[in-house]
Amino acid sequence: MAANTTEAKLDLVKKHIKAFPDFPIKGILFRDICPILKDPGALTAVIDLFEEHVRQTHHQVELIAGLDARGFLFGPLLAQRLGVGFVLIRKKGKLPGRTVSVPYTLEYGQAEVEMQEDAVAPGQKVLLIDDLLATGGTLSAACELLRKNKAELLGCVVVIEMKDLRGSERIKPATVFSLIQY
Ligand SMILES: O=P(O)(O)OC[C@H]1O[C@H](OP(=O)(O)OP(=O)(O)O)[C@H](O)[C@@H]1O
Ligand SMILES: Nc1ncnc2[nH]cnc12
Repeated sequence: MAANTTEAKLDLVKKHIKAFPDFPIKGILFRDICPILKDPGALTAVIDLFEEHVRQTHHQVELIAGLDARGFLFGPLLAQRLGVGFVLIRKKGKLPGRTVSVPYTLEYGQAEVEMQEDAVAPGQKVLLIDDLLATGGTLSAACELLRKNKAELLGCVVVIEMKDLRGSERIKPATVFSLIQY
């Protein structure tokens, strides 16, 4: 049966997040969103909850930018729901044409995010989306990328926020909305 209250939707989402100790390296408790994707009701609940937040808080949104790779799983669904476009922020070396990039560190490594130079128009109102906020390295690099591209960043949305790692501090002044907190 479809979940129809906010509480029921959050409960359904939480039930579809699995924890894997010591992945990808020892000491990391990996929060896996794959079970959400496998369950149409849980996936719909995620998009419903994001949609509700964006319509209330960022109704002026013009574009959703998603983070490689798991932000790509939720971003286009939300963008379609809101009737706006979706653009990719990829790990370096995957996008053709002229690009802009920013290096960063994350909970278990380092990388560089990149987007096409013309992906966002100057002043365009953009919302960032990813599956999870841990140290905030990934999202803060994405915020920097959008600043470099002269976008207006409205905020970030994630399914999961790992509160202890204080990622929300790192991405300030950008704000984050999360569905589930650990
Ligand atoms: O807040 P942070 O410490 O930066 O960590 C969060 C990021 O880490 C994971 O991505 P990962 O780089 O593992 O890439 P993937 O989605 O391609 O697996 C996750 O999907 C976030 O993008
Ligand atoms: N603990 C974690 N679980 C899943 N993805 C992550 N990305 C960074 N830290 C993570």
